[in-house]
Amino acid sequence: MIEIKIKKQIGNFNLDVNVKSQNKILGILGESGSGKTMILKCIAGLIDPDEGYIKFNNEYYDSSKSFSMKTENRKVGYMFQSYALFPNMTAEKNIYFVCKDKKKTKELLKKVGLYEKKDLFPKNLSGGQKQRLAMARMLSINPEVILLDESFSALDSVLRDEMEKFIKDLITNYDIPTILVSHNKEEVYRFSEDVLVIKNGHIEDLGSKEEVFFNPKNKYSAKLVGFDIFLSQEEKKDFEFKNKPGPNIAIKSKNIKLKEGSNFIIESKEEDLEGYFYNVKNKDTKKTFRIKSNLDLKIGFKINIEVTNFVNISF
Ligand SMILES: Nc1ncnc2c1ncn2[C@@H]1O[C@H](COP(=O)(O)OP(=O)(O)OP(=O)(O)O)[C@@H](O)[C@H]1O
Repeated sequence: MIEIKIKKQIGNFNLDVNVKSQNKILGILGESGSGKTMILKCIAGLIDPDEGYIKFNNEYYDSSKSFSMKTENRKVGYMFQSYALFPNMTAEKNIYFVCKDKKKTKELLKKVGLYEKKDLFPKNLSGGQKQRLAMARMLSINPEVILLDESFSALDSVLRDEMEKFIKDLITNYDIPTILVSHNKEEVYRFSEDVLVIKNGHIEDLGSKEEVFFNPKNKYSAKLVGFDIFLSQEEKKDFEFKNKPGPNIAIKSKNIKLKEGSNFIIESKEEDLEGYFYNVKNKDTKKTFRIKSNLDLKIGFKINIEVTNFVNISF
């Protein structure tokens, strides 16, 4: 269980969140500057909240306790994108320096598959090995909570998938509440159980990952989880639907079918790896829409658009 109730004003930015997640892994999504890192920094004690508390499992932190506790005394495992390993220490020393426990250092090196590399310095480890070392060092303090801030962004996509799985298994195995911040929605979906969406320091959406990804509450949230076409009551005119839509809807491009017809005209097109982006104009309203399709159609071609799946949202 993760509970975060904090308020913090820095300059003009006002963070005010009240989150309860029954699960162990919470993903945070939000556009750049929305306050994701600030939440993690408040938990880690790098920023002092103005008011509030945090609760992980049965550990209850409030302003009079953990918020006033020195950062180095908190049991928070914070993994930065850069891993922040000590460059002048071997892999083994990186862990031992933090936990001062030889047996635990050995155990963790084995656990993350780095025992053979224990005498190497971080500069001689690969990206994935560095990340596993950072993870082992983080676990060596017996953290009450783990914070992953864009922790997989520096890895190539193959290694990223492998490390995500490795770290998720480890976290599940150690049973530690974890908060993941990432710009990558697929990563948030794969990793998290619950998802928080924040905008400008405030909650926009919160729920299980299925709720947020498949039934987002609003346009902001829908955009972040991959919906890219938004139609109001008026704009829906001339689109064809498999089921009856509500007044405002969000659609993913992949859930649109272009077919012969005369309601829309293709005005321009761009090609990318997965297909084409078309700007299509409604013949009556003259409104244009950007539609993705893998059909190769000519500019000036007249079409109809069928929506095979959508969600009703408010905007
Ligand atoms: N020390 C500070 N003084 C003034 N404003 C700050 C300070 N630290 C952060 N902010 C502002 O608070 C807001 C939230 O910052 P934060 O780093 O949490 O965003 P973020 O969602 O993590 O963004 P990104 O995805 O780009 O990393 C930003 O508008 C930022 O400029």
